[in-house]
Amino acid sequence: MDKADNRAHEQQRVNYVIDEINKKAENLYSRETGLKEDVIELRKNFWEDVTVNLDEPDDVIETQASIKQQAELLSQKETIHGKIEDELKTLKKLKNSPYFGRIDFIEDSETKTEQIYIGIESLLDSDEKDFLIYDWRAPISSLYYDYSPGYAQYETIEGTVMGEVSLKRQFIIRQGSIKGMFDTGVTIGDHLLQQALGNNASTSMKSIVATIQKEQNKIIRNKGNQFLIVQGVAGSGKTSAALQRIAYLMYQYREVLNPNNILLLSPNPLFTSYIANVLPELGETNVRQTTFLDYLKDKAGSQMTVESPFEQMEYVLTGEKHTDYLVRMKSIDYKSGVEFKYMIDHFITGLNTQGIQFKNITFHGEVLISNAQISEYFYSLDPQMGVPNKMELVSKWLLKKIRRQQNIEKNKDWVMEKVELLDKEDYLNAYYNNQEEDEDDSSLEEEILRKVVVKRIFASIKKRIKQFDFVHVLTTYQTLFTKWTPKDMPEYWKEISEQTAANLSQKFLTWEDATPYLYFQGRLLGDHHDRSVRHLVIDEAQDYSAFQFAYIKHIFPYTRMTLLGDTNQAIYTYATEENPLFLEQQRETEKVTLTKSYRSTKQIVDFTKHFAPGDELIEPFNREGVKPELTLLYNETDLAGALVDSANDLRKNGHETIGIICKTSQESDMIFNLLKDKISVIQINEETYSFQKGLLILPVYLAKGIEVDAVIIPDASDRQYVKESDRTLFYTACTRAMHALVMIAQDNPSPFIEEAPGNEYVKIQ
Ligand SMILES: Nc1ncnc2c1ncn2[C@@H]1O[C@H](COP(=O)(O)OP(=O)(O)OP(=O)(O)O)[C@@H](O)[C@H]1O
Repeated sequence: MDKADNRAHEQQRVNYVIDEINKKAENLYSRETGLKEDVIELRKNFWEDVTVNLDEPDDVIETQASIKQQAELLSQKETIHGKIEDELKTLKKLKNSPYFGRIDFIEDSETKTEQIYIGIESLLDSDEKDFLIYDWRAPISSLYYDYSPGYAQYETIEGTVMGEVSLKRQFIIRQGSIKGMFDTGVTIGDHLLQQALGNNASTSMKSIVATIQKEQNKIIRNKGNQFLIVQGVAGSGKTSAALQRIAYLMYQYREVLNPNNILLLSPNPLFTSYIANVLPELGETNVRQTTFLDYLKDKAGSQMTVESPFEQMEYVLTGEKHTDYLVRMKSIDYKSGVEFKYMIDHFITGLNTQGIQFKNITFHGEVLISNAQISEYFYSLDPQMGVPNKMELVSKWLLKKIRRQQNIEKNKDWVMEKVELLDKEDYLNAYYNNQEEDEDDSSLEEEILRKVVVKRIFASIKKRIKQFDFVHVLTTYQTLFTKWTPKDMPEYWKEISEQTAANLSQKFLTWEDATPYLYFQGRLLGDHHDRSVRHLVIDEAQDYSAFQFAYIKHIFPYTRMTLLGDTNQAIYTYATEENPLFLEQQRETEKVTLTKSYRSTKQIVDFTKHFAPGDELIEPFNREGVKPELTLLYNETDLAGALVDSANDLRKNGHETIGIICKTSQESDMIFNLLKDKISVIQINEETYSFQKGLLILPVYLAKGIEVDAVIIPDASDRQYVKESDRTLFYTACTRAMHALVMIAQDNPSPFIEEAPGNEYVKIQ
């Protein structure tokens, strides 16, 4: 068959598959219409089909059962309806582009070559026998990502299947028609990749399913170890691979995993919205997603203020003039390491014999149980038992006392006053509950209602006791810094202690204190391990301190984890050798390295790799562009003009999303004020929840993980990026660019730029 025949033949198959999709969709539509009518009917007649009778307690029970039955029927129909809707959505996607790949494979033990067409979802023919499309996550589909024509094998639950791939073909199908078709050799679609990467930056990340590379596939399909650590250079597809991996896990373990069992920790809210479309694009529901900050805030409770990592960063970069700067830096350094965790452990051991601060339990303004009583009871318990176990016993002891008090209060006058305020429903419920519990048939109604009142009033006290709210966690933690003397005192401990105690008395947790405090709280009151999280995916893992990572391991002891990051982009000062990504291969840990950078043009990668902080290999994907540009200014007043000119030039060259990436938010404010009356700009801050096209101004720590068509560095001088600790910031900022990088510097450029040979960039004076 020649090329044209081949294409016509493939188009015929596409048409046939689309016919089948249409038939399936029609079938589903008619089922959906029937169901919709049923649901409307059920909702309309809900109350008619329910027997409502509230005269006697028995009738109440019957009425409730009848409502429950009717509601269950409705919910069943609604669930089926929802599933059909999802299937229809998928069929709509398949109709537009049924598949993107084909491989011809002949198994060693077979004589017939199978044609495997690969798309975002499986599709069976109308007899439900043969696969017209294989899901990209099916075991056989891995052949497509892992092999070029020739010998190949793939794993199934039954074992390894070996054979030969005789053809590997890629398609671009849009609106049901083949727009491109390539037979490929070693790597998947340089063609397709070139096309995908050459486009403008998008406001939301795209799925890379059609062009997953072999080494990325290794991450996506990884099984076996508890920890998968991915070190990948900037733009190597870590985030993309992480999302594809989530989709893969959801498919592979669909019987046992639901979207709530996977938690994705991302660097900031902007990033969360940036990646929000990928899973739905693949026909999957989004999984649980949060930032580590929000996770900690949630645990710390609303009475505490938690500093964000960005605020900490801003302080580190701009706070040098503060008198407490040095102490704070020492504090950040110490509290980020696991040594501090050992110190807390040691402190807690001491608390087993003395020192825990308790609260009084009060009722109507009077102390019911004093803190001294609680303390006495706590310390009378066996010290061998461990603090959280003893807290459990204290809680039980307190609840018993409260129940006793409840009985005493029940007969007091104030209760009767409240009884009179109860409404009709309470009366009915009181009676009904009493019947159900079969507690005291002969009780007088007043007795029952009194019980209701005291039970309700004491409910909040009991709830607080169950949550161990009788312990002064914060005050106890504070004594670590005010009354306790550690065995191994770190440098500046006295000053660190004073600074910490002052913050804690304001109920303020600095970023470096937030995790240690919550670790302490968990060790004191017991950690509620979140067993519902079966897989945890951490993006930008290089930005977690050793303490934070140890804490994550502590609260998710049984969870499998995928950690992705780039040591070159470790922008926080505490990212030391103890960072999880620096860990040497350990038991239960597999490390995968990605060295190829897909985001930026060859020119940008070749330039930036000269000042990359680490010595990892960085290979550019072969996509041509223009050389980075360095504009030198000799007059400060020219900056606004230079920025406007650069932005306009970049726009003229077709770039839609241009990021003016600053070192700090202070610089970002300054540039925004400089430009806001001259050109239309969007300033992005910590509270920005969605990404949009245009001319954006943002600090580098908010640009983490995202990409733009062109980057402008407004101050690439040796005043702004000079210290070794600035290197990761500068590298991260430059590597956000897909197609163009423009640096502007007053007087002298940053020494990092000068590490690149002069022929790698264009200097404009
Ligand atoms: N296999 C692929 N096919 C198509 N595009 C890809 C592939 N791998 C990566 N890309 C593209 O490269 C760009 C960078 O990918 P991604 O953001 O996942 O990288 P990253 O390693 O997380 O980057 P960084 O650490 O710099 O934030 C994205 O535009 C992504 O779509």
